[in-house]
Amino acid sequence: VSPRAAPKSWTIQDFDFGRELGRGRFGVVFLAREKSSRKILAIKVLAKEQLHIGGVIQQLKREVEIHSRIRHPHILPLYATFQDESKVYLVLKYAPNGDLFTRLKHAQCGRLDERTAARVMIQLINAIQTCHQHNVVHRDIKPENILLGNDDEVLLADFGWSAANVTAANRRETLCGTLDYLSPEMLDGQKYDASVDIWAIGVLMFELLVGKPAFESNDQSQTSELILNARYRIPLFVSQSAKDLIRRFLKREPSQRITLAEALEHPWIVRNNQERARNSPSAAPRSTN
Ligand SMILES: CC(=O)N[C@H]1CCN(c2c(Cl)cnc3[nH]c(-c4cn(C)nc4C)nc23)C1
Repeated sequence: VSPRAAPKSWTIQDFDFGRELGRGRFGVVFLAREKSSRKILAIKVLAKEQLHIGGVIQQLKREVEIHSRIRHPHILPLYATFQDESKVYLVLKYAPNGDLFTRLKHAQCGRLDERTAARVMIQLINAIQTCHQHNVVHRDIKPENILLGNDDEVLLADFGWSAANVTAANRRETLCGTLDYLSPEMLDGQKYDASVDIWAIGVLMFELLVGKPAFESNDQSQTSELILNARYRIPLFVSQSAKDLIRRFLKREPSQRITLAEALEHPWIVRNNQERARNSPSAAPRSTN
């Protein structure tokens, strides 16, 4: 067996760059094609000058180290990084079906049906569970950071790179990025742990089913007030089972929140993912008791 080749270090000459996919404070994400393999990719280009000014070099190094170590079917792979004198380049998988925020915006009445939402949720919960097993808190779960691959599989992007996060211009963004997904303890400036991701998953589930975030209001101080008091209203068209799970995610007290393992056992998740198995031809013949 040939010795493991040292990972090749890429340069921009190895790629043809295409359209801009998204842009943020620290850089831009381009569609790109690796010349020899003709593989389509997304390349996040970060300006060193901006990273330095933002004092986020160390954080970016840590996140890149973690992201390249975690492999999961529902986490967007980071294939490689390289740099030149002024830029850092992150070579990422290209998600052909865009992000969940755009998908939601264009969906019927801006929201998903419960089965589709449950299929998104189960993939996201599995991805976040893997992050937590690697002691990584994502910290920035929101529809903009959830990409869609072929046949709409979920690909979680932007690992808590709140520093290097990419938010395209037409995204919902307030002064410092949307507050909608911040947990009470983060807003309160208290120490926080992985359960901030469980809170954010609850806000996301609400948004998938309702079409807007749970604590949305027309000004940030009002949003903060609602979050700090965990005050939200779930519309009547949401099923009892879904309501129950949202309530278990959005507990003000972090230790009271449902765990990801328990969430995967919740009837709303199980029922909405079981149906698919039951209908698919490959489903095991049901035992007759
Ligand atoms: C948080 C974040 O990274 N946001 C965006 C920027 C581009 N980026 C992408 C990344 Cl990092 C990877 N793949 C993507 N695919 C797309 C996309 C595809 N369509 C049809 N439209 C879009 C947009 N975007 C990406 C995700």
